[in-house]
Amino acid sequence: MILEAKNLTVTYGQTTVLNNVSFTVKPGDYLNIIGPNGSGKTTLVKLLINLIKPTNGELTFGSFRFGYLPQHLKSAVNMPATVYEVLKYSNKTTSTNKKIDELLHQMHIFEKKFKRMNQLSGGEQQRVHIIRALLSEPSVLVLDEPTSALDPEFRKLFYQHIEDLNKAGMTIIHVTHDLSDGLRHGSKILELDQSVRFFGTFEQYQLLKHKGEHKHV
Ligand SMILES: Nc1ncnc2c1ncn2[C@@H]1O[C@H](COP(=O)(O)OP(=O)(O)OP(=O)(O)O)[C@@H](O)[C@H]1O
Repeated sequence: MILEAKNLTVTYGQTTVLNNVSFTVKPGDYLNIIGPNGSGKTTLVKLLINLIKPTNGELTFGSFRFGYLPQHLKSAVNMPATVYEVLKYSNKTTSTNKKIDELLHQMHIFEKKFKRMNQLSGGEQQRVHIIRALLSEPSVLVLDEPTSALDPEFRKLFYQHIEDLNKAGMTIIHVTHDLSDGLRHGSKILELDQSVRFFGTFEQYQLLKHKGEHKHV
């Protein structure tokens, strides 16, 4: 088991942001977390990466290495380090030059390898951060809408890469507004609106959507 969430509740003052949320993530799962603005998706991610504690409920983790790609990546406006330096020296694990070059090629950014981060566009910086998260070789990758600054071509490239990693065994937890991003068939869906509106497979979700109903399965 990668993680088990039991009756997670988060309240800020009088406001309940997450209410009795339960679900499990198994090794190799691709879980899409969906829901409208303000439904508690990012709050749930904060629980998963241990940034906050639940007001009530329990979150149990297996011993897996978590990687995380946030919605808004830190601005690199004043970062004088080069792309290569960021990738080579800012990871806990030592990345080989071969692996770095491979990912730079895959993300079509190899020609920027020795450019300073502050000379790159927002989308290029985001691709460097994506490569950095992949180099840490996590068993579980948590993605909080990380492609906001990417154009459609690189969005596609990114999700192809994530799908390949999932096929190779990496567990993916993906927060998204748009189910057309990333893996749909074969994935699991957790739909939130403070509480769980739906938890099950994409195929079950489609079936219920067609029937015009939602339920926890
Ligand atoms: N630190 C906080 N203090 C008080 N309220 C908060 C705090 N963080 C989040 N909230 C509130 O909790 C609710 C859920 O926020 P959250 O960011 O989890 O939603 P979301 O589903 O990720 O939304 P979006 O799709 O807009 O990113 C919102 O109404 C937000 O205003």
